[in-house]
Amino acid sequence: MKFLHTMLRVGDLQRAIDFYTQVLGMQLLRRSENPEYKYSLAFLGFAGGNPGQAEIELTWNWGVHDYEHGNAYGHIALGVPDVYAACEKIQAAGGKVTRAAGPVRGGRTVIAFVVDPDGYQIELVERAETAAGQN
Ligand SMILES: C[C@@H](O)C(=O)SC[C@H](NC(=O)CC[C@H](N)C(=O)O)C(=O)NCC(=O)O
Ligand code: NI
Repeated sequence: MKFLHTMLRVGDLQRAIDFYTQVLGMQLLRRSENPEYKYSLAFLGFAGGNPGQAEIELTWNWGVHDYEHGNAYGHIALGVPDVYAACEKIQAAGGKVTRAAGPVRGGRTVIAFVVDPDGYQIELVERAETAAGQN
């Protein structure tokens, strides 16, 4: 079995695509429309997406512009070689850091959290092997 994607429902598909591409640096891999069931999809990821990398599937239900996340959703994690530098780059691109870079509480791994336009938290985890050309 292989991990393919995580699906997030968003209130504005282009706003979300702009965030994941322009702020987080993902590629827009493909889009589709389903007029019968009135929704649109956008798949985004790094390095071409599946099968080598998992993807994010953004779902927009036509006419629906916001969702309640409740208290269940946690985060999606992205590996980066330098969390401090990634936070600076994200902030410079207009992104919001909700937990500053630093060692995880009670541990040593450097993490940070940013939030997407729909309020989904995204964790940045420092992993040397994710440096350019190594993923
Ligand atoms: C392409 C594949 O990865 C999908 O996830 S599409 C699956 C399809 N999605 C939707 O219908 C999205 C809109 C829906 N209103 C929602 O908000 O989830 C799906 O779930 N189909 C159900 C089925 O039984 O086919
Ligand atoms: Ni799906």
